[in-house]
Amino acid sequence: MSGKEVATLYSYWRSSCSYRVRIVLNFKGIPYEVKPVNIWKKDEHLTPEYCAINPMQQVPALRIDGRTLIDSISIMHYLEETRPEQPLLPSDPADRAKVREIVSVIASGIQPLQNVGLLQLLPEEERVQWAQRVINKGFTALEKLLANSAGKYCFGDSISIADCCLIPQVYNARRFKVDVETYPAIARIDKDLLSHPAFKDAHPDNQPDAVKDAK
Ligand SMILES: N[C@@H](CCC(=O)N[C@@H](CS)C(=O)NCC(=O)O)C(=O)O
Repeated sequence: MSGKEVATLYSYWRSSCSYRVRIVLNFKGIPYEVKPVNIWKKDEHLTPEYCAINPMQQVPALRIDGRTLIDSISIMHYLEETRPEQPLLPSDPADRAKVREIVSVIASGIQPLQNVGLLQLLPEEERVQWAQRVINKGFTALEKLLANSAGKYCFGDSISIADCCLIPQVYNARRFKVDVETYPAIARIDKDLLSHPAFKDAHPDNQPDAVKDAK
């Protein structure tokens, strides 16, 4: 990115995938502006222009370094590879695999199954119950994975992309009234990281009103 160019994050303030990318941008100190895309108002927000940016018609998308990227995990890896100074992956391949395992449980095993696009297909009265089932199953698996990794965070004592995925997923879990406290490792990491500046500034509640209210 040239010194003058500021990245643009197309995102919805409550989207956990957008929240992941905000954390990484903050953690790595990358300046960005937000273009709100309200995924609940598809007719107004999923314009042909936006669908050309993200053909999956989802958030987030990131304009950076003269290119546009979609998919939060691909974006995280791009930022990690192009801005390695504040690392979010361990150097050992086996350790990286362990971090990616956790990322995968969240990004493939939980989030897509409780995504609004899917929930809207279910009768309203079944949505919360379905989301709770998916999250509880995933969190039970995560607790087992986290038990094998002694340390403050998802993998040891360094913050990794696994933490950048976990905290937004915990936010979602609470919105669906999952009792996060019954998952001690997850609850502990969440408590610790909610006060970390990069995570705190990325939290949906801390987004500017202009972004939250975007019609
Ligand atoms: N694999 C994509 C998933 C993106 C995704 O599911 N985004 C959600 C919000 S967190 C969305 O746009 N949902 C609206 C829809 O699918 O209609 C990523 O990680 O960026």
